[in-house]
Amino acid sequence: MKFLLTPDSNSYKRMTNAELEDGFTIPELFVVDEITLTYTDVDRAVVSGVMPVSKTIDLPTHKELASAYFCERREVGVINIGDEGVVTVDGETFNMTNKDSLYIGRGSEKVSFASKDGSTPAKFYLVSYPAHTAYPTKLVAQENANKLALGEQDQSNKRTIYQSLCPKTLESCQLVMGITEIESGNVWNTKPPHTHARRTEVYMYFDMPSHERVFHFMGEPSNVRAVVMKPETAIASPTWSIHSGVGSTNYTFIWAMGGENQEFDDMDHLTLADIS
Ligand SMILES: O=C(O)C(=O)C[C@H](O)C(=O)CO
Ligand SMILES: [Zn+2]
Repeated sequence: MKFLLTPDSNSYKRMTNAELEDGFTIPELFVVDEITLTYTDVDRAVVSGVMPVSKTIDLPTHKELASAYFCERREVGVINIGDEGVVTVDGETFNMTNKDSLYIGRGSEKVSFASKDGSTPAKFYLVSYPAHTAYPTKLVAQENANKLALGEQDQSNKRTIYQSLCPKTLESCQLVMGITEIESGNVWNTKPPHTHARRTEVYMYFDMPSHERVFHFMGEPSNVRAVVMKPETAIASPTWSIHSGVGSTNYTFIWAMGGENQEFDDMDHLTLADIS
């Protein structure tokens, strides 16, 4: 388990680009036949990538969780960004194709991940938060997510938000998670930007060629900094930080939130005039 201790809202203003990357990003999520785990201090989110190629991989517990098994007091959101795979939760199997989501409830003792075909592996992206009660484990296929079409072609921000693990599709303690697909010929996410002091958020960018980048803007609205994001890397947004990006091409990203409430629309909206 790695640890991400995010810098505070004053320190980030004086940091070099490398220090910002170290302080806010998770640079390596998917490693062949491994599970990577990063424990963050943004609402105690644990961010993980699982890429099974030649074997089934279990979700392990860790000293920091002080629990007999990972989900003893935690819930987990899983989205598959690779080829077909299978998640097994206490003996029940869930087949997950690309961009399907799975909610795993508190109390699930044994969780494991496998690819259908290791030559075209599944890539499971996980975000977990502490949970106060047990809600049922549930699979939500991408077509069953709540869809929001946002943006305009002439603003370069045409995109579809898939709210897959959210109060409209299931019950969870604090996790709200989904996918945003930027349409071809568009590059901006979360434009205009926002903050939400009631929740923290983690973005994970993917579905773009390895040489392309997303320039992710973070920080207080009056002190915005850019972090250059490679595909399949994640960045944490503390409560005080905007989170918005522009790509060198179109791309997809997964957003996941935890905190005081689960209301997606509870945002403090900004205009670009507020940003400097
Ligand atoms: O493109 C967008 O707009 C988003 O995807 C916004 C995120 O879902 C978000 O930041 C929710 O708080
Ligand atoms: Zn947000």
